[in-house]
Amino acid sequence: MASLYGQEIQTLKGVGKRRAELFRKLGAPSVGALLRLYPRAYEDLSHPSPIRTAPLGTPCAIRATVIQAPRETRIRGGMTLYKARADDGESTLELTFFNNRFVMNLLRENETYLFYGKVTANFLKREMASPEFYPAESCPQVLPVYRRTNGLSSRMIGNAVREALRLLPDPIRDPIPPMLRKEHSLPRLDFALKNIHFPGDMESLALARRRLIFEELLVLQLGLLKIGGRSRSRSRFQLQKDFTAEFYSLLPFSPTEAQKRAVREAMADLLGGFPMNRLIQGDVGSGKTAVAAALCHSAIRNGMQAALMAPTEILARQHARTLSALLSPAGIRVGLLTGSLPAAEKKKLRAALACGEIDLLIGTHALISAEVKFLRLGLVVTDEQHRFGVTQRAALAAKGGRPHMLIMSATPIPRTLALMIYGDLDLSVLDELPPGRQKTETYAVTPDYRTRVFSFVKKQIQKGRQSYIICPTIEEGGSDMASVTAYTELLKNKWLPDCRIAMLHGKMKPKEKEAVMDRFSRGETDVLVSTTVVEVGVDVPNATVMLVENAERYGLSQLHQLRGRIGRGTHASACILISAAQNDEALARLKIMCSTSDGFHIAEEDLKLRGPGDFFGNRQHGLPDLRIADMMADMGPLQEAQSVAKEIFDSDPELSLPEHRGLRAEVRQLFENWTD
Ligand SMILES: Nc1ncnc2c1ncn2[C@@H]1O[C@H](COP(=O)(O)OP(=O)(O)OP(=O)(O)O)[C@@H](O)[C@H]1O
Repeated sequence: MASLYGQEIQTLKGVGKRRAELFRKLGAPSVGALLRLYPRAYEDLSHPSPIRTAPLGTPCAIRATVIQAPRETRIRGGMTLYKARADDGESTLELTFFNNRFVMNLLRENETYLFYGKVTANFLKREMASPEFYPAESCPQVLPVYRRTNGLSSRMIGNAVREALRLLPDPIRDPIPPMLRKEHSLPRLDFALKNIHFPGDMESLALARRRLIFEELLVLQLGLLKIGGRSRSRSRFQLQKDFTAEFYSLLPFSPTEAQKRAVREAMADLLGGFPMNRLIQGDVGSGKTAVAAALCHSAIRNGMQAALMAPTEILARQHARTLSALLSPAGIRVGLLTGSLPAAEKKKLRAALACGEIDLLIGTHALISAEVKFLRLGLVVTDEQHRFGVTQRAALAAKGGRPHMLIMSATPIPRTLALMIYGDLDLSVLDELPPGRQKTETYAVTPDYRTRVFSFVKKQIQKGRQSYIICPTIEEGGSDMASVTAYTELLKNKWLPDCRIAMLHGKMKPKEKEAVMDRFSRGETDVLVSTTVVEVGVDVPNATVMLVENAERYGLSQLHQLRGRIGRGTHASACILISAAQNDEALARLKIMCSTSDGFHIAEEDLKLRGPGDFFGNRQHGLPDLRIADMMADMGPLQEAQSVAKEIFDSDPELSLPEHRGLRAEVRQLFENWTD
């Protein structure tokens, strides 16, 4: 099989230069990759309907004999129509084909065929337009339907796959070793490939699917184990002493029980001698930063360096500000590295880092650039890891010779899904909010309420509180979408003329953004009009209003993140979702937002509404695309594959034993095509 990945698609019979390009577009540059391009559905031809009772408007199969061979008719616009007629002994079916002169040779009078397509009917006749058809004797029972692209029909793909299947070596080198196949009752790869494309019957198809899903998940898990660097070798960065108590004395508040538990769990990893690989999950505002800070503090007090990678520059700055205020009294030196730092300062910072003069480096993905070198990096914290791919995390880890890894995520997802996405990880959950928080009320209103909303915002300002207003676009673009710039002008000149208004969006220079954010955090701005750049992690406890314009534009998890920017202090807060939308899905989302503030519950609802494909769009989870397994549906096989992957990895982490070479080729194949 591995050799077929090296064989270009163009070497297949019937695939010329132009078509090869189309196959490449579909993700099949090689014969091997084509065999892994599984059908997206199947047509069941095993139970043809009589013409008279065939369902209308949905595809069905009809077995009938041609009683009138195709005849050509020219119609307007240079189109040619081919009309034929078939009969099943009881009724007649009209057949039409457009611009397809080949049917003249393929459909013969008095021969019986299986036609597949949609039937339409009027009082006089029943008709099928452009059906697929196969000679009745040699017709398969189940036909594959492929995801197609312009110029490449499902049938053409099927034909190419048939050619590719002929090239399978005999005997085939199966990536799943025989013992493992036997243990899990899985068929061989050649059987699986033949039957996933051209199933003998439904049972063989099910068997083939089961094997390929298992294989895909096994390969994925092996890849993640390898990238994640989970290893049984001892850590070079075992902590000798726990400094948590000292850290707690630096905090301006008492940690919650949940925070203490998470710190304890992670600290046990750090003291235990093996590299930590832990995910901290906590709802918005649950205080994940303090947990990360506790661990960085102890690692540094044990003589190591730590790094914290944040998804946006705003957030990196905020972390730098908070952590430097917290940790510098303990003599810890904090550095901030972002893309916008002037070159000379970057250089200085890098030099200080390399000679150990900086203990904690905070930054954006600039941290993973090749020039950044640490003296003794022992702990890497990534914030909001969904936004970083697994590979970026691995790149940072590679800087330190397997440092401890801590990942913080505010998107609560079910444990099993977390395992799928992060591979083999330990999990700590912050299931408690800091004390004194007041419930945030959420209201969904139509734009007619805007004036009333502004008078509410005004009252909050009079009480000394601040507000966020989120607009979906930066500049006016002719649509009825609110834009940050136009909105800011209206607020200043008309709606809230006496208030201090500022705006924030992604097109502003980093320095400007920084200044705006700084003023807002210091309470020098009353209302911040912004795009969703404030979505993750921004922490200004004095802000009590989150007003979202065109709220229908956002997914549930995103609205929850936005709402998480308020209710972070001890004041009562309100989230106001303004939307004129009338469609059911948007209304359902707004209703859920008003009825619950539990992030775990919202994530579940989001999954239900959007489906896992969207919820875990590739960009969010940073995993390679799965070709056959389904994140939600295949939990059982996932766990099975995961435990097998662990066993294999423990005994042969490089997959270098002869029986694991096939798996190694598949891991390489899956992760090579994976653009993060
Ligand atoms: N135990 C605590 N007692 C009181 N306040 C706390 C406690 N822990 C954290 N906080 C405060 O709560 C706010 C939220 O904390 P933090 O920014 O760490 O949240 P988070 O979990 O990162 O949330 P998000 O995912 O929304 O960014 C901060 O202002 C922080 O100082």
